[in-house]
Amino acid sequence: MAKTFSKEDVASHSKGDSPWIIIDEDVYDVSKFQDEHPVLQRVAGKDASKQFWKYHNEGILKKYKGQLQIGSLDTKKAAPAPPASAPAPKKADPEPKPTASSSSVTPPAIGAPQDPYGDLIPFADPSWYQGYASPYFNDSHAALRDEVRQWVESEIEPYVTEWDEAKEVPAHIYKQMGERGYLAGLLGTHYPEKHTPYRVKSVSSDRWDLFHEMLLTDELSRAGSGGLVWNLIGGFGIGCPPLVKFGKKALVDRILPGILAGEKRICLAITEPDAGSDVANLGCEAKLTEDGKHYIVNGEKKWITNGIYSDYFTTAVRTGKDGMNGLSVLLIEREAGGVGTRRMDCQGVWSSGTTYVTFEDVKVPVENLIGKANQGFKVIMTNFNHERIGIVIQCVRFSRVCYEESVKFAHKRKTFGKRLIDHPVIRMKLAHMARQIEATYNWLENIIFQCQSMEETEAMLKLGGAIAGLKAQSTQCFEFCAREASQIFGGLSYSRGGQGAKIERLYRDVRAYAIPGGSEEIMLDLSMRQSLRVHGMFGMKL
Ligand code: HEM
Repeated sequence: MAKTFSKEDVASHSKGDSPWIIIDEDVYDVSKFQDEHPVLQRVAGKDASKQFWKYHNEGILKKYKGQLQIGSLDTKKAAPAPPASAPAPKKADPEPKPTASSSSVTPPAIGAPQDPYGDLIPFADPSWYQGYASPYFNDSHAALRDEVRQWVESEIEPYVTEWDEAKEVPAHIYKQMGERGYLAGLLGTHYPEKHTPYRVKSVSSDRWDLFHEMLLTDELSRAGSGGLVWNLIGGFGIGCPPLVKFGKKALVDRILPGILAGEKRICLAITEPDAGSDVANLGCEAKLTEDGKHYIVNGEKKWITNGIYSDYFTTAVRTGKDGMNGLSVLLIEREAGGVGTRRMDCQGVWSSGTTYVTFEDVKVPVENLIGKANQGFKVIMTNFNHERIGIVIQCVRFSRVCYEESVKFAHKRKTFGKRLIDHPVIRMKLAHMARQIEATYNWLENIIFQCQSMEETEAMLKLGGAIAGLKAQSTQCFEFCAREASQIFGGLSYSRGGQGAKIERLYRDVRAYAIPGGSEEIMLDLSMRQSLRVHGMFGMKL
């Protein structure tokens, strides 16, 4: 049983080597912390809840509770049980319950609302989290949401600022992505059971769909760090699908199990110092040897996410003439030799490992060709929809994080005698954030549903334009929300760390979303050109 103390017990620790304080009726021994936090001496022996919540957010308690809490006040009551009639908003359950497979249980009717979940701040979560009906989400999505949120809130979010500053995410977190079955679920295809023994605990693989994939990325993004999300899924999410969809069976069978287990890492190497969104102009060359058994690769790739950690590089190379019909995609293995990687210093996504890659006479077996020779453009294009949708999911959640942090902060910070939330100008900022978030998210849900209802080549053709437009919409929404949140947080989002840490970091991450995967300008133009072309084929009348 947890220890209990009276207020007098705590008061007796107001001086000396072992100061105690009270926060929300829990008792903390802060002696190990007082050297780096001398202000604690002022409140030693007292209830410091009010001061604590003025200067910190929940993340700090989550991070330090385990080390510093020694018990609770004897007056603290156990949390009341929820009323039987109305289900209380749920926080993540420690142990998510597996949902049965579709073969053994009839899922609830389509559109039936799920129990309310999370903090219930309006627009801070998708509406189906807050008790509103949805045609897309069922009990298996609710179970996954719980499972991922629990993991992110306990093992990731409290440490994200530390990791971002160190420009590194601990390797065991990536390994867990494999062991929890998440990497396998992020491929934009059916769940690849054959190549991995790992399964997602709360959803059977026969029920896995694109909405599970979406919500996995969404919940990871709640940690509020593009660097974290790109570290965990940035290379894999765009580098692995081409291997799975277009790689030769022997190659896939050999390397996919290690990748899905989180033991080996893969990235996508397309962009070069001189060619980005205009992929048809890529110059990294691959020459076939005279015996036709190998390609010799020479060239450079720039801004490659996860490159420094990667064992495999899904690489766009020039095997033929200029333009899009001379491109191929090769799976280059680091252990072949001749692959150089160095970390690049960038404005944002610090912990993602943005890399400059050099290939010098790298010998690659022809068996590592992904797709057909000189038809790599199709492989690259097919990949773009999945990549862009991933970017959109992250941008919408990052926008929500900016909004949610702002709503919470606006309820505690006072200026001119009023809380920020009581100033109309602040409510106006929040309203503009919310309307953009909801518009973007609802378009996203519709696109996910369309993707799920179509075969991939059809989706590439029919949805390419809309997805490009949505990508631009989402990055502009994110940029707007990061800016407005920064204005609301003021100086706290100008300095790094502390209460404004997420906002300061996300503000720096914006360009990492607005530029790669097709810049906003190219996306908007493509959205019209592609949609008009496709609808012309459908018989559009002008
Ligand atoms: C368990 C108790 C506490 C812990 C673990 C703790 C931890 C921290 C940490 C890690 C920071 C660095 C900034 C951040 O990451 O948020 C910080 C900042 C700060 N803390 Fe605490 N703290 C505690 C209690 C208190 C109390 C009781 C007070 C006030 C009497 C206080 C006042 C402050 C102030 C003024 C800052 C600087 C805020 C800023 O830069 O805006 N802390 N604290």
